[in-house]
Amino acid sequence: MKQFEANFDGLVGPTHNYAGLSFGNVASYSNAAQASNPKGAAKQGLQKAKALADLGMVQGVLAPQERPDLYTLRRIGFNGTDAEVVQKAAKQAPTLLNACCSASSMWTANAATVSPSADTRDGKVHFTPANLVDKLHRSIEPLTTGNILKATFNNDRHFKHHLHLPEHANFGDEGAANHTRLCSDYGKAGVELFVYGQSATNPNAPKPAKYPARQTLEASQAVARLHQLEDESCVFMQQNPAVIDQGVFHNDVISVGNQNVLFYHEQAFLDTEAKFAEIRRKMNAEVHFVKVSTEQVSIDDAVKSYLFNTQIITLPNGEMAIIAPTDCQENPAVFAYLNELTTLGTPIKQVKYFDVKQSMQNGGGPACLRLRVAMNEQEVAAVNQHTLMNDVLFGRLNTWVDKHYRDTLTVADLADPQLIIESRTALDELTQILKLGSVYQFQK
Ligand SMILES: NCCC[C@H](NC(=O)CCC(=O)O)C(=O)O
Repeated sequence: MKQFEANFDGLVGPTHNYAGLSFGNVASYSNAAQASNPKGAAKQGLQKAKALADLGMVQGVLAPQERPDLYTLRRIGFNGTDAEVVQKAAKQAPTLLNACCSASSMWTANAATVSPSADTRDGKVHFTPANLVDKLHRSIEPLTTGNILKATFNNDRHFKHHLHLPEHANFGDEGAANHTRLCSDYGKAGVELFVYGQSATNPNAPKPAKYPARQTLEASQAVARLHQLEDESCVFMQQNPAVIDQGVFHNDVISVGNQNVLFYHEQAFLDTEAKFAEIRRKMNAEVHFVKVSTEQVSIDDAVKSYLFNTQIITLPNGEMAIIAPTDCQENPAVFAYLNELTTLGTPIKQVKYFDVKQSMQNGGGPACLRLRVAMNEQEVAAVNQHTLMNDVLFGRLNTWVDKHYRDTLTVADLADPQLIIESRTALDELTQILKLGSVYQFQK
């Protein structure tokens, strides 16, 4: 049976904006209060997704969330009509309104952790939405994320959907951004590498001093239990707290893997050699650890260019390609490194650049924009086919964006009650295009 690794990219929502909500995420902070371009952002995302489909990859899309989130605003005491709720929040607590308007669900690497059927004891593909408790604006995503995942992977025989972990800092979970699956072949049992920022229950364990560690060891262990993974196929590895303090807020800002390749910065982890030995032993197959030294690329350049927030994909001809943001071309050290990388004799043979600047300005590169789901042919056939990218869907989604999205949006515009209507109208139509049923609160 054929095996694939599908990418499900998050559609950028109509309220995409720069509100500076993510402490520890350098781009989010430094671009706070700039005007955004929701239409441009959505189109950049669609271009990347379509290009991967055109390369012969299985490519899907995940619907965005309903924003402004009127339900959260009402839950915290703002009342009246929808327009009054938004206007009262804008006046009394603008930062709460901003949190309830973020289009952050576009970064589907944080939507969930996914374990393919080859790794799980019951032979199903398991999904656990990330609780994202570290950031208020993201902590309101998981329930709707669960609805969208169930409507996209809507077959109980093949797909098992779990509830997100308890909403407590001890279980801080950021999903696939801190999870890498290494394998010799997508359809064969692999090693699931969970990278965490800190151990919540061990006060003496190393942790960052300045910025939050968003992922805990306890959360990663809970996901591994839920997904019915064997101990012998899991590795838990700690991120280097010193790089978290330099803006590496998720592991996918400092390392990325695909099949038997782990591409990483030498400062990414703690206890690197011992953990790599454990990976080698558990893989029982050749692993290429492609190391980038500080001399080649500094942490600062890695964070600015998102060299490691690239997607490594296996093309239908078996060669690997890196999908990189154009920001990597603009950084001399990183561009020189990538030009050299394809000549080093590793499985990575080409680099393709995409302009995803609207997302980058909020700290999300190509890898943040996608959730990977390794599946066999039967599982791909069991996916909601209306969410899979092709010429027709690409055309429909572009038309839909043109019809509903604004060219420019500022934080002040979030108080505009018209945005509620625009956003709901767009999402209602989207659920019909993708045949998702009712996934949003406003549709219930
Ligand atoms: N995986 C990439 C996630 C980026 C995301 N940025 C944000 O939420 C920025 C939102 C803002 O500042 O408007 C985050 O930090 O979780």
